[in-house]
Amino acid sequence: MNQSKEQRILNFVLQNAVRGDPCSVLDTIDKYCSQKEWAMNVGNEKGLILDKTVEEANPSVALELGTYCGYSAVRIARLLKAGAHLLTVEFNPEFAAIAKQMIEFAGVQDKVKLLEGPSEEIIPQLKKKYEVDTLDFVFLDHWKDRYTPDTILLQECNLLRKGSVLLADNVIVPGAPEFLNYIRNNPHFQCTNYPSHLEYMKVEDAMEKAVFLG
Ligand SMILES: CNc1ncnc2c1ncn2[C@@H]1O[C@H](/C=C/CNC(=O)c2cc(-c3ccc(F)cc3)cc(O)c2O)[C@H](F)[C@H]1O
Ligand SMILES: [Mg+2]
Repeated sequence: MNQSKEQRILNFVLQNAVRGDPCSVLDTIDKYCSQKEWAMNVGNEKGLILDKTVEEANPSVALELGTYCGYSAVRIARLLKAGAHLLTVEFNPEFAAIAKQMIEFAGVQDKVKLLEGPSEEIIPQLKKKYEVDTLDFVFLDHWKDRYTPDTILLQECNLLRKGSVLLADNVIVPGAPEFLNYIRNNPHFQCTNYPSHLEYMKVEDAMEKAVFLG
């Protein structure tokens, strides 16, 4: 059976990146996906916005929705302080298996817990089953029509505290118009838009930051 694109990306990393070096893994994925096969990693340009947002939030507990191949999980985990951790949620078993190997090769496995399953099932389990009190940072990069329901679910599960930072990818392409409308008209969130470009393309995209005001 021939390989998936995601398997080819992982193989390219295993053969060309430096084990235990997260930056080398990120650069190698970006090289493959800009020169050989496009893939929906947040990429290096929007990745810098993600980096700055994570550094500013300096989270103890971070959540990512939509692991895919693990590119942004490695990107976030490499910036976490000692004792901090990232919970990343992925419901496609093939992608979860790829991401697990990517995270381990990068050497950030001690900071990342990959939770396999749908976000709508996992979010309500975070407090009791995964011993989360509140989330300091949330990266939304899964199905775009799920950004709003999952943001509402995070609030219903009391997982946000005053100052929790949400960062959403792709609010222009593929777009998350309903999420932008929801979050920008919600008095409990302070929003900031970060114009950028679609990963590996000269197409405009943007990220939206939303700080929960409590
Ligand atoms: C709904 N609950 C879920 N729970 C757990 N894992 C989930 C859930 N939903 C999806 N997943 C998991 O999260 C991932 C889904 C990412 C979706 N991302 C995109 O579609 C996306 C698309 C483009 C794009 C732009 C232009 C173009 F021409 C073509 C594509 C660019 C981007 O940066 C994206 O992020 C994964 F695949 C899925 O299993
Ligand atoms: Mg994305």
